[in-house]
Amino acid sequence: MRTPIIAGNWKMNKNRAETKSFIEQVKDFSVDGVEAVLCVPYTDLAILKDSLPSQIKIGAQNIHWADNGAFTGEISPLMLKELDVQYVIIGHSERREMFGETDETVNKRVHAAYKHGITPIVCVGEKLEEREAGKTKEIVKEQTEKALVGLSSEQVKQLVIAYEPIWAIGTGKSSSAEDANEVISYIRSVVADQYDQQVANEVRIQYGGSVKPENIVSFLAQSDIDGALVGGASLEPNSFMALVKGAKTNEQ
Ligand SMILES: O=C[C@H](O)COP(=O)(O)O
Repeated sequence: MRTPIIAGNWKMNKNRAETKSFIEQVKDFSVDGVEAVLCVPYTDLAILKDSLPSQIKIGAQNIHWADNGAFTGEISPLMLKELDVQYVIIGHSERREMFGETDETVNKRVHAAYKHGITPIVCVGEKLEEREAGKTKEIVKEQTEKALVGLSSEQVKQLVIAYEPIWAIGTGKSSSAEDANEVISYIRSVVADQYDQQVANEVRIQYGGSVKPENIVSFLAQSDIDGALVGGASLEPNSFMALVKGAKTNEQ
């Protein structure tokens, strides 16, 4: 049984006052049987460490592979650990497209996260033109295989993969639940080929791309979708709480 996981990705949004206000509104919220995570800008992590209720876990949006050194603008795993970060998004399409992230650097960051006991949320997904050219499976296979290079079976069992078709991010055009499930089930088969079926059965795979309280239930109702990585709809407390509750609805 895979526990559903809803991760909010605030991207580059919310100042300190807005973050404190959000926390104030979710402080009494809890749902059993669903993991809830907030992946916030670095400048908000200390606020979450000091005041986020423990039933919501703290996530970051990137991690460097070195413990420290001359890497201007990067963030060390040790720095994240100090702030009680338990999850980190790695290889988001915005980082791949705008900041030169490659499959190789994704893999290095994944290893660094595990070295320090932080669980990676590895993003994979195709661009619109790749989908239209029928290359979706080829793209997600390559991204998944390369992200996992050198990981043990136990590490992969703990991993979270987020399938995010790039054309569905922030556009209001979500994939259909059935299409997302087909790709996610394919990603699971890629993990089974690279490791084995037991590992593939345990790895959690989220869908991301215009997920909202109105459609979360339909995604989670699918056989292979274990949660969601949510951008815009995670920025508002009531919406975030509704997403987590929606994942629970499906679990029952
Ligand atoms: O990390 C989250 C995804 O990029 C999805 O963003 P979105 O929910 O705003 O479409």
